[in-house]
Amino acid sequence: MKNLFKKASSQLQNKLPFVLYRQPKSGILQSFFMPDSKAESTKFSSSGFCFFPFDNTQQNYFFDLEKAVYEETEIIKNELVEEFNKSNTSIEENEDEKRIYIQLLSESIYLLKQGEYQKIVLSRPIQLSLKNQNPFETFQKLLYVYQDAMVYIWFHPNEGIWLGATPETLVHYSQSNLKTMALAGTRLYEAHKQPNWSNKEKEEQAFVSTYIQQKLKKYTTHSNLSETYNKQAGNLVHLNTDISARIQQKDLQQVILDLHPTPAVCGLPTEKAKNYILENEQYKREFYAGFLGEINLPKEKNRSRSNRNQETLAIKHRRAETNLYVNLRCMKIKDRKAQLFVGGGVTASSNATDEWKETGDKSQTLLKVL
Ligand SMILES: C=C(O[C@H]1C=CC=C(C(=O)O)[C@@H]1O)C(=O)O
Repeated sequence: MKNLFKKASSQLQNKLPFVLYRQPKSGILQSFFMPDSKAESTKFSSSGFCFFPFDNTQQNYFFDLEKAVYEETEIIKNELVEEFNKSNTSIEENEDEKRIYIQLLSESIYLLKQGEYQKIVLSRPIQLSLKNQNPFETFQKLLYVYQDAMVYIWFHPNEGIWLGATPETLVHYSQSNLKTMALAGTRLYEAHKQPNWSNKEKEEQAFVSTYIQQKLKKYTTHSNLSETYNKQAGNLVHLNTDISARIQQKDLQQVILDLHPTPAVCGLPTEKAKNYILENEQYKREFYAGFLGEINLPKEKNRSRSNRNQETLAIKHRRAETNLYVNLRCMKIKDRKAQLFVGGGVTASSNATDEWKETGDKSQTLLKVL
């Protein structure tokens, strides 16, 4: 593992693109190292790693497996990081930022009450100066703390370093089986205590479920929904419904582009909420609330334990999988400054101060490791 981080550090120094990532509950660190810094857009017919912005009309990136050096490395947990203080980190509230965000929330709630929108997901950036922190150390801490999340560090010289630990799947696809999720509603996690979800939270999550089912109807006659359950994500808990359906490979690209952005990160009606967000949020989301992950990546079937002894495993071309995640609980690092991105779903029954507080709670996911 140490060699992998050394390699990634020198890739970063040489300003060459790369990504290291670990999928939820996996013990394997996957990596793509690119030989040059060309900015290529995603080819859904190829295999590789994609990185999409919230606003799909903007540049997306694709690390093509054919051109990349791809490696899988076993994670040795006690090599990850020495103990560190995992307690909550408080940052001083910036009164101006708070006032401006609360104003935007209040205006949006007004429009929602008028019935112009059903839901709008608003967000804000949080800027921090970093105390000489090595981004790979931050990444290792994320790996250590968030075993159930998709944890990644991605770099392209055009965009800087992005890091995240997202709990949300956009699409898992393998052999005609598509899995996705409707995740929304947020409370602070309290051990042994069931959150008492309000109607506002139930409604904002139901919007996501209904939207996904409707989108899938174009491609399949039937989709399966799990019970809605509590899904823990670090210090938070969300409402979630797992959704699955049989989808033909030829439709996969269109399904992905139809699902994004779901009302978990955008709102309803989708286009109207998206335009509202782009016009009214006072900053650019860039890749926050976009999606990232593997497209058609060949997977080794029944990889045996004994094969895993070497640090680096060669991949064998067999069945391919697509594993995409919504880019939440993420940050961008540029010039020793970090920008965290946090948001939340707003409906007619929202309260502006509560929504402000929720974004503060969400920022703890990353503040804990900085
Ligand atoms: C938009 C975010 O979270 C989404 C996912 C889960 C719960 C959410 C909520 O309760 O509003 C959001 O829809 C974010 O973390 O920035």
